[in-house]
Amino acid sequence: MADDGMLLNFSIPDTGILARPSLKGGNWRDRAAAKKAAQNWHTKASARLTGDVVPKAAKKIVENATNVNRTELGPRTRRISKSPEVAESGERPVKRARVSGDFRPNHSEKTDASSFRPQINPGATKKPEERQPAQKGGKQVVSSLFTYNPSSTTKPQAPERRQDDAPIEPSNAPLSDELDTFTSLGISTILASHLLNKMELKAPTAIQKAAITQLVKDDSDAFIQAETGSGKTLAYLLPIVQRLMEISANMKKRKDDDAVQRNSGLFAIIMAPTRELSKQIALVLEKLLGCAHWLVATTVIGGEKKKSEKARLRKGINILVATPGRLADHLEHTEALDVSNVRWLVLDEGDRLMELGFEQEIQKIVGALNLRMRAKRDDRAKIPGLPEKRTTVLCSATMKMDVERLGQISLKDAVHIRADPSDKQKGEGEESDDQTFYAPAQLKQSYAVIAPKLRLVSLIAYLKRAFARKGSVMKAIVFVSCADSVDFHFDILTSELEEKKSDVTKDDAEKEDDDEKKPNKKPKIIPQADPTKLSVTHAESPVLSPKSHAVTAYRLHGSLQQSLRTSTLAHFTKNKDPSVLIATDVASRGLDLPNVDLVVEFDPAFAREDHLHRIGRTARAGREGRACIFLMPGCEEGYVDILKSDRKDNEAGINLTRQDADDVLTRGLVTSGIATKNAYMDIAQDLQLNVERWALASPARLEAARRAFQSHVRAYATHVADERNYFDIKSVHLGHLAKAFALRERPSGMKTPGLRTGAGRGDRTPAKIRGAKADASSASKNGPLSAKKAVDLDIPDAKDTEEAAKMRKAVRAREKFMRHAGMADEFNLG
Ligand SMILES: Nc1ncnc2c1ncn2[C@@H]1O[C@H](COP(=O)(O)OP(=O)(O)OP(=O)(O)O)[C@@H](O)[C@H]1O
Repeated sequence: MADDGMLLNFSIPDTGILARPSLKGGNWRDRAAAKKAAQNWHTKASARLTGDVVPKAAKKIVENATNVNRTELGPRTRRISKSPEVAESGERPVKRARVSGDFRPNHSEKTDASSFRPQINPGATKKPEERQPAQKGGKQVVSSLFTYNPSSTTKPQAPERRQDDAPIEPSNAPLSDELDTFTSLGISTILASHLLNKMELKAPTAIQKAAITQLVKDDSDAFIQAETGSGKTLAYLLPIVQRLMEISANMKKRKDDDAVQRNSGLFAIIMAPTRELSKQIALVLEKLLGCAHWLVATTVIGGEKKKSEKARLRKGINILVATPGRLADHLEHTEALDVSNVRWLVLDEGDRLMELGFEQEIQKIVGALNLRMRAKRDDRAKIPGLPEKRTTVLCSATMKMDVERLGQISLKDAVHIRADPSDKQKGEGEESDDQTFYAPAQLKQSYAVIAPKLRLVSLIAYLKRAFARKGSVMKAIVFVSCADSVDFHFDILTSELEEKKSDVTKDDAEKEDDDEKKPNKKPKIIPQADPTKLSVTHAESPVLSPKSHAVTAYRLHGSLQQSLRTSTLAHFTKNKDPSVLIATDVASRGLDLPNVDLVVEFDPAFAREDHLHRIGRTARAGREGRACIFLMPGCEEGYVDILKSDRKDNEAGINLTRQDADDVLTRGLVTSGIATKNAYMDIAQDLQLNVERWALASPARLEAARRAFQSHVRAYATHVADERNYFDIKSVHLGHLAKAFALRERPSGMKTPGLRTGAGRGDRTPAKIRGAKADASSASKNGPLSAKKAVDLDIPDAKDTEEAAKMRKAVRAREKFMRHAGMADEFNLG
């Protein structure tokens, strides 16, 4: 918790608002003095709203009796810590009676009368605290949104420099020089005209120019490094298809055979870390092969039926797109898979392949390819023009240590291909830029500094504003930290929240809240879909849809069944109307979702690279795009330095703007009348109350909200070690944060049925979530976590015995690796 010297998550006895501290330990003199002082302190507590100093003796004993290392989420957690000021002065800060359910008043705002708006929260005008019994015997707190919020530590005195109006040259666009054509790079006219006429691709991008030139003429291994949205997929696919078309044409000329056919052999394998990415690559390949229909491609990926994959492999395949786990499985168990003719092996998203711990599988696959290629060397003559050696291509945004390791496993004397020629010209001794990875230059970035309590209403306001005018934003992606949070936010956005009129009077609001607080009054039940049902992955969002048009909300995370994930992405891709996808990092890598105009990082990514991949879902291939990240006031604001390092030219702030909660709420919520100062407050407060009532109206929703909150807190603690100074869970006010999950109860008393303790982020009972038979059997044999991993990490079903055991071992190694590296992976989250 923040070291502000206040008590956090104190479990206060029902007998009164201020409990007497239990005085134990120390010698009798200390105890007697402390008891006396505490009596004094208590009788005057109500009059001490302006503050008092805790007597030294009481402080000493309370400190002795308190274990500062207790975790905040424990049911009876209490913690006393010192703020830096307190530590310096040696005095405890003033204690106040809590007002309006704030667990930890912010001292910087004590004197700010304008920020305290009791008229907004009826509860605050009447009593210092409003509590009512929760459904299961806990306490509820209805607090105002606008009191005791922490203030920004970096609020600029003068308005920050706004974005430069001068257009910025896109860094990932197709080349505009007339000489830069696909044919000039060695691509045949048939293929080039197919690109132009059927795929509307006129000119290559910089990375395509560099990669195609190299790979069509040379059989050397290659390492392709380029930023997001720069067309890396075609950079490796085009040369492969070009070479296969040449081989086929040669065969025809020599009249050895008609041409290459599906049973001529498997010539190329493309490996990608996730199923979504594999399917996407296969889709691009399919379009490309429209001009070479005799070449056949297919995918083998986890989550699909192995039997039908085997049948396709038996019929004959020329190009295979695969996830490593499933490919390794087929290599071992599918006789029909003959890899002796494979001459191109592509490892896409190499850094991710390594992060997910696929090293062993890749080693196994490369070993098998080498072995079978050698064994069949004599048969080579059968396919004229087939290269003698295999070319391995590794694609990655960065050249990190683990990518180097992957290079050692798979590459030999590789050529390093980069888009920017200036990067290649670095002389000896000059600092290499290999480690760095930048956002597209044309991407407009902003950050919103939003206090924890205001996060949910601010997200809604931000999205409302984004979709207010049809055509301004057509597609947006909102990234959150874990699957439970995806489900929670999806449910809110797609529910009919009871919208109250913004001109509701203070008296009305007070009356309604008073009614709600009456112990016997049951909350109104609004029939809604069961939020635990995951079969619905898209629905209209009443709260985001303006009168003129509808906005559709989607959800995506790794706990959804594969078929649902695929159909959800396909639906989102095809949807031509405004839509928003709420997703975990499962959507952050490599996915090419067309026309995404806006990316919102509602929860910051767990590492800078993930952040760059997330924002890279927009501003692709030279198009414009916007990205906004939500940061909480305090140490999270330090993350702005990371945002400033996103751009290559490093002109700090040139494409980076700041917004504050009042900006976001005013623009998003005050849609009619004059936007007077603070006009947004009543509307935001109403919205928050509606959301809280919505959650209270159904036990399933309340449980989902608690689970989302708890999973989010766990996920928060897993930011990479280098960035934990920005994302320090101890500095987060959990009580305030809970409000952004529509919760009125204190985090310390929260119990969530179904949430497994210590099992990682966003975990739930997998059988309940997916209902898949295989998962259930896996869960019973190996525990719920391995069932979840089995589905998400493309490992075979548990019934695949020996292979499954090996894969589970690999999964454990992956988990260990992630833990050691302090990393979060989407599969834990999803
Ligand atoms: N030469 C080109 N001209 C115009 N658009 C292109 C060209 N090449 C690729 N694109 C488009 O650019 C988009 C991004 O391509 P791709 O997915 O291959 O990028 P990427 O570099 O792999 O990105 P990421 O690193 O995010 O995976 C796709 O929509 C693709 O159709």
